[in-house]
Amino acid sequence: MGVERGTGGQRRTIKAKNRGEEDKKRGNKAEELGGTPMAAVRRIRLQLAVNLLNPYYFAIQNIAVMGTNTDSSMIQDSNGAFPGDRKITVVFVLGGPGSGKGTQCSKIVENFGFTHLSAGDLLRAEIKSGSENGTMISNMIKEGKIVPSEVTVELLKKAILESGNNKFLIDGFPRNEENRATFENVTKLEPEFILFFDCSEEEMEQRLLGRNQGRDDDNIETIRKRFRVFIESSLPVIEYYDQKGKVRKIDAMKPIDDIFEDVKAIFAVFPAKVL
Ligand SMILES: Nc1ncnc2c1ncn2[C@@H]1O[C@H](COP(=O)(O)OP(=O)(O)O)[C@@H](O)[C@H]1O
Ligand SMILES: O=c1ccn([C@@H]2O[C@H](COP(=O)(O)OP(=O)(O)O)[C@@H](O)[C@H]2O)c(=O)[nH]1
Repeated sequence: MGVERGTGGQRRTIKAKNRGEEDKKRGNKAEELGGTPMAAVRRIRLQLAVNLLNPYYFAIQNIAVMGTNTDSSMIQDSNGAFPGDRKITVVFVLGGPGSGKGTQCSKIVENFGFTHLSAGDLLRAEIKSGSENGTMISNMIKEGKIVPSEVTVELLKKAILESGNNKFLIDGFPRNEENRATFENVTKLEPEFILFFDCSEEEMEQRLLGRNQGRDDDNIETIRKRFRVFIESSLPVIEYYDQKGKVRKIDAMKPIDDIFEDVKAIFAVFPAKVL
């Protein structure tokens, strides 16, 4: 399946040639981000180094992939005690801003018992919590930029470890190749599949302008920046998984309930929640 996106009436196939551009951009990332985000990353690395001296921290962080099942992974601590023998299933939910990811995730949670982890919600909660990374995260979101992977992956890992569930919808992540590689390296988890909501920019723009959740980034200027970031950085991730046969593409232009019928057909591989 070729991953295509509608952009202002034109359809455009994002090919591997765009990857060279991506690599160049990543190379320039330090300057692009300015001093503050990188300082945050250095703080996290320093904190990690300090934590490694703490035996309890080491025990819970040392996630080991067990067994030979390639569809899902078992994660447990190095002592086998925490969080216990948990078989973790991860589905990444991707699509442009306003394509309806969050809306459909709520329905999947109700019907299939997944835990919904929205990377954007975790980042917004981190800002609200008064964390030392808060200002940096807030600035990145206002600019429609992607927060450094270390920050987002730490939040996702913590949420997975703290949850009693074993099935996760990770919504709005990974947004670039670095996100993807960092998540894989840190958690050793492979997604079962990628649910990809395909929607035109015109439709997404209308939806975002009507979302009305008081978000700093739902204004026309930031929305257009987010579309650009999605095409340049996020589509290559979807293409990467497409080449592995892991993308389940959904026509996200339809009404909400019709889309959920298509989503349900894809999730039929999982047992329905007993209501
Ligand atoms: N299929 C749809 N048709 C029309 N509006 C939708 C549809 N899906 C979601 N919406 C609305 O569009 C806005 C963005 O949806 P949301 O689920 O928050 O998108 P995302 O999580 O992808 O940014 C919300 O106000 C939501 O109610
Ligand atoms: O893994 C993530 C997820 C979100 N964001 C930031 O959070 C914003 C909002 O993302 P969210 O998924 O909440 O909303 P969407 O743009 O998909 O509607 C993005 O534009 C990014 O600035 C990020 O940096 N990394």
